[in-house]
Amino acid sequence: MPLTPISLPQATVLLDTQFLSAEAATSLLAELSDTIAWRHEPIKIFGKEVMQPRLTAWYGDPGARYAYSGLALEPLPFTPALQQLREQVEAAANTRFNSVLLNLYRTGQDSMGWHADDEPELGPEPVIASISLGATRRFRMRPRHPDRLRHDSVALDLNSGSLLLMRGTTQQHWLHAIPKTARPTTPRLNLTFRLVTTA
Ligand SMILES: O=C(O)CCC(=O)C(=O)O
Ligand SMILES: [Fe+2]
Repeated sequence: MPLTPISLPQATVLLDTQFLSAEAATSLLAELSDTIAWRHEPIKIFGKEVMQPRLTAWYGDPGARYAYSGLALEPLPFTPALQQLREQVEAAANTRFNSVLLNLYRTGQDSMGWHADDEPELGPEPVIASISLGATRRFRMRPRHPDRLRHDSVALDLNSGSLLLMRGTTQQHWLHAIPKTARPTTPRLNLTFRLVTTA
């Protein structure tokens, strides 16, 4: 399946729902669930520390440091499984990545709030390549400046094995989130490959 453009103003978003075969996605989910050094980190929201509603991990090349919502994350070295996936994703996205942020949504109560991937170390027009494994969860996008860009929020169901690419000015004009769901759901693992400026 090819990467298919999602038509949105001021954004470049492409989705391949069958980037990985179902079998490859299932075995990668099992391998990463067991081998990734998952952490449950606090995050500062309006000066108050709260636990993130998901598990996270950060892997990258040496020096690919990243300050994520007030957390300075020193990356762990790529594992063989992550390195193999990086090469596949780089070929599809036609770009280089030096790091990957992993999120594990254990249940429907795990989530990610509205944000843009706009940290300075990503540069003005970052390419973000997102792989989803496990349960299908709804990915939402909405304009960052609704007074300037009038558009309804958009929902994309990200299935196991899918590749979502965000590039160009997407992060400047749009926010995205993974809302909680009341539907019973098995775990979902998401990987976002990024190119960060190295120290
Ligand atoms: O889990 C997802 O699909 C989104 C993850 C995300 O937005 C991020 O890691 O910045
Ligand atoms: Fe994000």
